[in-house]
Amino acid sequence: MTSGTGDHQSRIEPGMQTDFKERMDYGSYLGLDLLLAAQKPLSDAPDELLFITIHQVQELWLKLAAHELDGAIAAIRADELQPAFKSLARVSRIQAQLVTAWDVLSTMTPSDYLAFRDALGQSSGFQSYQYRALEFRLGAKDPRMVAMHKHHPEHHAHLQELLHAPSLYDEALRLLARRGLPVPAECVERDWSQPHVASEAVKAVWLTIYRDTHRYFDLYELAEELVDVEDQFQQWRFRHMKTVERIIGFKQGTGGSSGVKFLKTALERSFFPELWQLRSEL
Ligand code: HEM
Ligand SMILES: N[C@@H](CC(=O)c1ccccc1NC=O)C(=O)O
Repeated sequence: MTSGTGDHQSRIEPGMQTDFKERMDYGSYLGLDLLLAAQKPLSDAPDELLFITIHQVQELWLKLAAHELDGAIAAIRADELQPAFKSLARVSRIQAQLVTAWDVLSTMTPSDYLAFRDALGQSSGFQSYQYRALEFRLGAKDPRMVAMHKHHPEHHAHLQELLHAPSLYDEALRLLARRGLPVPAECVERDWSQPHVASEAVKAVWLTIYRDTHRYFDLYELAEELVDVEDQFQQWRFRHMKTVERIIGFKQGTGGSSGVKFLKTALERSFFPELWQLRSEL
């Protein structure tokens, strides 16, 4: 092996490690053998590898987003807004990655997909427990979506735990109450397994903040970061719905739903409704 100095061809420098035996190396640190052995197409269709890869990449990002959101929720609960801002900003950048991933998948045509769709059986995105856990953290609680995971006790228990815990928005509202703003008592202590119901009183509190941003700057910043997260989430839902329409039209989904029609209804749901409503009143 030639050394780096004076050799324009070689990219090896004198201090570079080239013998990894006995040492921690790149592949073992990252668990690459496991990671790269996990793409197992069931058919010979050339695009099945793309389909699996996109899902796995999305699930990896979902894992990191969940970790960051847990950090943000804990930080808000502890009245530490700076770390919460940092985590939430990261979450929306992760979501931007999730949104652009659809560009790659939408290169798959209907016939490319139909070549392996039957192999998927009844599996569907409904079974993505990480996606559901993210929705629960953001406050979109639905016990029926927990039941779907009853055959996976670990996932079921985790979703059950998140269902009964305050969401990111619940923690934000409790923070506003601690700051002396007139948040209704039922937003501060309630059965967290129910979704938050939009109220005029909560909208009025956010309006107070948006009308005097100097006085409430950190709460205003928190609100805008929440809006960023919901905005990105809706963009993901929209790209999913449009990609699905482009690939399977209005066919029924493998998970038993009406497909695109069902996915469109999700676009009407809001995690932080008052933050969107208040904008018409400023
Ligand atoms: C060819 C590509 C895809 C098609 C045709 C498709 C189709 C569908 C359909 C029809 C549904 C409704 C449930 C059903 O009845 O099956 C659904 C749900 C879902 N899909 Fe996909 N999907 C695709 C790609 C993806 C990707 C890449 C992800 C990312 C992980 C994903 C995640 C989800 C999730 C999380 C749901 C549940 C949504 C909810 O409950 O609101 N899908 N998908
Ligand atoms: N619901 C899709 C199938 C599907 O997309 C899917 C199947 C197995 C694993 C992940 C999937 N992706 C998300 O919905 C369909 O109806 O074609």
